[in-house]
Amino acid sequence: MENSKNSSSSMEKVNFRTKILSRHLNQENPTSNYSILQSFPCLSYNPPEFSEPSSIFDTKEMRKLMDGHNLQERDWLFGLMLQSNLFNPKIRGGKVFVQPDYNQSKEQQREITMRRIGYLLQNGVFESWLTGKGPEDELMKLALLDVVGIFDHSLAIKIGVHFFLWGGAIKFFGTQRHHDKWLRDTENYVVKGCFAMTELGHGSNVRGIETVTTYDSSTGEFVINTPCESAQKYWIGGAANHATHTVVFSQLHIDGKNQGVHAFIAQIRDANGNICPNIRIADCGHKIGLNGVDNGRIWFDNVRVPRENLLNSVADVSPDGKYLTAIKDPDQRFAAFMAPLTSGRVTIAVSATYSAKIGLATALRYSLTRRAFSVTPNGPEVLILDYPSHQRRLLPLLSKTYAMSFACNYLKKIYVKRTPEMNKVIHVISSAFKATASWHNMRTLQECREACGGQGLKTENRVGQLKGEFDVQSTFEGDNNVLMQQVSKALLGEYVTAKRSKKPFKGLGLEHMNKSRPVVPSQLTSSAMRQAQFQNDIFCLRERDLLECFAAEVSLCQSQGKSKEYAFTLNYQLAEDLGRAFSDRAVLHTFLEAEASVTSGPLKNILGLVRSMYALVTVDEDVAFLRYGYLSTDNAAMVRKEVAKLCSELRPHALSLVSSFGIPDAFLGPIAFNWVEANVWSSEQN
Ligand SMILES: Cc1cc2nc3c(=O)[nH]c(=O)nc-3n(C[C@H](O)[C@H](O)[C@H](O)COP(=O)(O)OP(=O)(O)OC[C@H]3O[C@@H](n4cnc5c(N)ncnc54)[C@H](O)[C@@H]3O)c2cc1C
Repeated sequence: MENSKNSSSSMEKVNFRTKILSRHLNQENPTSNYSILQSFPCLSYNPPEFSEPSSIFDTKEMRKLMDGHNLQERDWLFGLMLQSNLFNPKIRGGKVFVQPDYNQSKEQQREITMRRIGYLLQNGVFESWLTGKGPEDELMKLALLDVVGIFDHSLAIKIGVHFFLWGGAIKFFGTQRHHDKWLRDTENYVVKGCFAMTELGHGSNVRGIETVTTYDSSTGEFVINTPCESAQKYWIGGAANHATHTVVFSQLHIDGKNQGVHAFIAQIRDANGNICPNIRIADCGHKIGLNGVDNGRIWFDNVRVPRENLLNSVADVSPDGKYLTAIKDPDQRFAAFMAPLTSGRVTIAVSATYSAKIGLATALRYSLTRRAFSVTPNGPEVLILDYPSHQRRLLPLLSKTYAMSFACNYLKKIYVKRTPEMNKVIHVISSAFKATASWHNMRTLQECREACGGQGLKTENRVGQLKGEFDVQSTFEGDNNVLMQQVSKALLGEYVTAKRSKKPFKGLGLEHMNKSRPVVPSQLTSSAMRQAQFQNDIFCLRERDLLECFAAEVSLCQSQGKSKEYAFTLNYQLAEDLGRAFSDRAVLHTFLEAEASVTSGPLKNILGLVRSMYALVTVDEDVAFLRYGYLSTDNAAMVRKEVAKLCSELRPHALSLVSSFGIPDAFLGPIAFNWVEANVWSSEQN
C-alpha cells in the first residue's frame, strides 16, 4: 500500500511537471525549459546512474580530432536547431530531445522538411554554399551538413540533392553561363533543384539510360523525350512535390548519331508549384525510411529547352547543330563527365559514420546503466557492458567507427583540395569509403539495436529507426557492390600499367607494392600484434597478394579468349576480397596519420588501443587472412584472444570514447540517459 501511495504521488508530480513543461515548450526556447525542470523535487526511486571513472584523456581534444574541422560552426547549428519548435523538441526524463516525428504521414514529413529548410535558410546556414570559393567554404558546408544529418537523414538528403546534386551539376557539368544564371538563385532557394539520372530500367548502368534528346537547329532547342516506360526517371529526390527544375540525363542524338549521356536543365514546375506542360510527374510512394524526401518519377513528352541548357563542360552543340568536344573517345568523355560526381559519396561516407556514432553512443550509454543477471550467488545484477560478450559486440564497432571518422576526414581533405589530376584517386577512395562506411553503419545499427533489447525498438530511442532511414545509403550514389567492383577494376588497371611500364606504383596508397613482400612473424605475441608495423604489414600483404592473384586470374581468362569484362566478372570473389583489402588498408593509413598528429600522452595512448582494436578485429573477421594463408591458424587464435583482451582494456574508456563524438545529448535517444525517469508514467507520453 505504502509503495502504491508513493508512486501515485510521484505520478501527480510528473503529470503536473509535464503539463507545465509542454506549455513552455510550445512557447519558448526548449533549451531554457531544462533549467525550469531541474528545480522540481527529485522523484522517489533510484534512477540509473553512470558510475564511470572520469576520463583519462581529454574528450574535447578527441572531439577536435574526430570532427576534424569547423567545431564552432557545428555547435552553432546544433544550437540553432534546439532553439526552434520546428525541430520537434520533447522532454524525456528531465532532458530535452529533438528528433523528427516519424508518426507523421509522408506528406507531413515532406512539408516539415521544407519548413526546416526555410528556417535554416533564414538563419544563414546556406550562405556561400554554392557561391563560396575555396576549401574553407567547402569544409564549412560539409560540417553543417554533418550536423543536419545527425538530426535527420531526410533533411540532409533533401538539402544534399538541392545543393550537391542539382547545384553540383550546374557548377561542375556547367560553365560560366550556367553559374551566372543558376547558382545564386539555387543558394537562395529561388529555384528548387533535383537530379534526374536514374530510370526505372537503368540505375547503376547509367550509360544504358533510354531518355533521348535531339537538337532542333531551326529553333535552337533541345527536345527531351521519354521514349518508353522503362525510361521514366525514377527515385528523383525532390521531384514528387517541390522541385521547380531538374538536371536531366539523356542520350544525345545528333544527326542520327548517339553521342552518349549528357545533362540538360529543364524546368518541371512553375513558381506556384504547377507542373509544366509536357512534363508528367508521379510519386514513388512510401519508403522504409527517408519519407521526408519526396522521391518522384518524371516523364518528358518532347520537352523543349534552349540550346544553352546543355551543361557543356565536356561537350557542346553549336547553334547550327554541330557536336563539339575536345574528348573524342566516348569512354573517356563519359569518365570526364562523371568525374565531379564524388560529393555524394563523400557526404554519404561521413553521414553513415555519424549515424553509427548515434547508435553506439546510445547503446553504450545504455549498457553502462542497464543491469541484467548476477554472476555470483545473491550478488548484484551486472552492468551489461561488464559482460565480455557485450563488450565484444560493441567495442570493436566503436573502434571501426573511430577508424571511419579518420578515413572520412581524410576523404574530405582530398575532396576539397581536388585537382583534375586527382579525379581518379578521389573516385576510387570515395567509392571504397562510401561502401565501407555505409555497410559498417548498417551492421553497427543492427548490433546497437539488439544491444538495447526491447528499448532498441522504440522509435524515440533512434537506433532502430535509423536502420530504415540509412539503409538506402548502400544503394544510392552508386550501389555498394558495383562501387567495390570499380575499386578492384581501378586497382587492376594500376597494376597492369605499373607492370607494363616497369614504373613504380604511385598513388592510391599502393606504394607499398614497390617494397619487398612483408613477412608476418610465425609466432605472434601480444606486443607484436599491437605494433603499427605488424598491422600495416598484414594489411599490405593481403592487399598486394590479392591484387597479384586477381591480375593473374583475369589475365588467364583473357588468354583463354574471354573478354576483359567477362574475365573480371568471373573473378568476382577475388575482386570482392581485394576491394575490402584496399579499403581496410587505406582506412588504417588514415588512422595512423591521425595518430601521428597527436603528441605523446593519454590521448595518443588511447588512440593506440583503438587502432589496435580496429586492425585486429578486421583481421579476426575477414576470413581472407586464413583462406589465403596470411595467418596461420595458431596466429589467428592469438589475434582472437587479443581482441578479447583489448575489449576489457577499452571497457573503462567506453563512456569517454562516445562522449568524444561531440553529439549533444539532445540528439541521442532517451535511453542513453536516465531511462527510468524517461519512462515515468504520464498520460501525455506515448
Ligand atoms: C531513396 C532513393 C533516392 C534516390 N535519389 C535519386 C536521385 O535523386 N536521383 C537519381 O538519379 N537517382 C536516385 N536514386 C537512384 C539510385 O541512385 C539507384 O537506385 C542506384 O543507382 C541503383 O540503381 P537501381 O536501383 O536501378 O539498382 P540496379 O542497378 O538495378 O542494381 C540492382 C542490384 O543489382 C546489382 N548489380 C548491378 N550491376 C551489377 C553488376 N555489374 N554485377 C553484379 N551485380 C550488379 C547491384 O549490386 C544491386 O544489388 C535514389 C534511390 C533511392 C532508393
